[in-house]
Amino acid sequence: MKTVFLNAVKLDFDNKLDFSQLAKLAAVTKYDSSNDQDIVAKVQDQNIVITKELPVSREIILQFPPSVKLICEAGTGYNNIDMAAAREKNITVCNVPGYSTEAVAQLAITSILSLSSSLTQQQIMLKQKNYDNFTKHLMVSHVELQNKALGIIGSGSIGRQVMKVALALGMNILVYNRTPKTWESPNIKSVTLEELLKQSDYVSLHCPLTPDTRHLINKERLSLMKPSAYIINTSRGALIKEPDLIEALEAGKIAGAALDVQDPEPPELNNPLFTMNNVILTPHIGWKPLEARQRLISLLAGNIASFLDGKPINVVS
Ligand SMILES: NC(=O)C1=CN([C@@H]2O[C@H](COP(=O)(O)OP(=O)(O)OC[C@H]3O[C@@H](n4cnc5c(N)ncnc54)[C@H](OP(=O)(O)O)[C@@H]3O)[C@@H](O)[C@H]2O)C=CC1
Ligand SMILES: O=C(O)C(=O)CO
Repeated sequence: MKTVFLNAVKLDFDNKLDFSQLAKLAAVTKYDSSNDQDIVAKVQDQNIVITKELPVSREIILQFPPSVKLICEAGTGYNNIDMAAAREKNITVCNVPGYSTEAVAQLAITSILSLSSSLTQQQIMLKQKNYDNFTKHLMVSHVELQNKALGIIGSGSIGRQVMKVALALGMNILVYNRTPKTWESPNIKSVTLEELLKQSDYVSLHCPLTPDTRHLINKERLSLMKPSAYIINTSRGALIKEPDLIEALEAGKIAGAALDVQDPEPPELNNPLFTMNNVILTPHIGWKPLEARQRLISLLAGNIASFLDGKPINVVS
């Protein structure tokens, strides 16, 4: 099977990954990066196309040759691939669930811990050598997480891992999920989205980006949150209507945010989020630890092996 990886450098930026499991299954041509102008030429005569978060639009997929039978997203979110076009062309699409659950949950928890102690503000103030006014440091917000309410939107693999760690920190969990679930712990409660936003001290987003979830967090919903509450997004930037978030942060309607994902990525350089002391920005790195990336290669190889066996797994279209 001829396989092309359109943007392999995005996954193996440090050249540390072992691709041998994939190489045993297929002849893989790896390109560092690709764009709308060259994707169609690169997939000629190929059977399997691998992409990592690279937009693969309807227009591009409709030009794929009949040889292409499978598109593999080298990640969990697959909102970059036009599913309707893939279906029309009878191309199977699969993703890689679970490879970075611990890593992304770790970043969400890191964000919550950091916001709870205003680590960024303390660092900024200290680096300005503000020690002479020590009271200023003492005045910066610093709270215990124990008994605080954490709202989880999307209780799938990552959301549940965040819940597990947050429970160990003594937090109470409110969950809003598309399919309501029941929970064994008395410290976890399923609620409506509105209840979650009103009652949570921290709101963490863990649902996929779909037509239903685009701009799920907008001006109206932000206005339901407590002025002392924080929002954490490690899922997809467009879950939040970013101008509405910026307005809420500027007006002090919520206390702060930690955003691993933005809309667009990377953000425009003049985006006000860059200059807000109560905002932690990371450049979509939740998935990035080497352990998670190597796990991804194994799972990707599993996807391809199952497809070649005629029993495709992790099919999302
Ligand atoms: N920052 C990073 O580096 C990374 C980010 N991600 C992002 O994290 C997302 C979540 O990953 P993961 O937990 O593994 O995915 P899962 O599929 O395991 O979980 C997603 C959850 O979201 C729920 N959901 C779907 N639609 C809605 C909705 N409209 N309202 C409320 N809940 C909804 C699903 O509900 P149901 O039970 O009904 O299916 C499911 O429980 C990915 O889609 C991706 O965008 C993933 C990896 C790395
Ligand atoms: O796997 C994902 O969904 C990511 O966001 C990282 O590519």
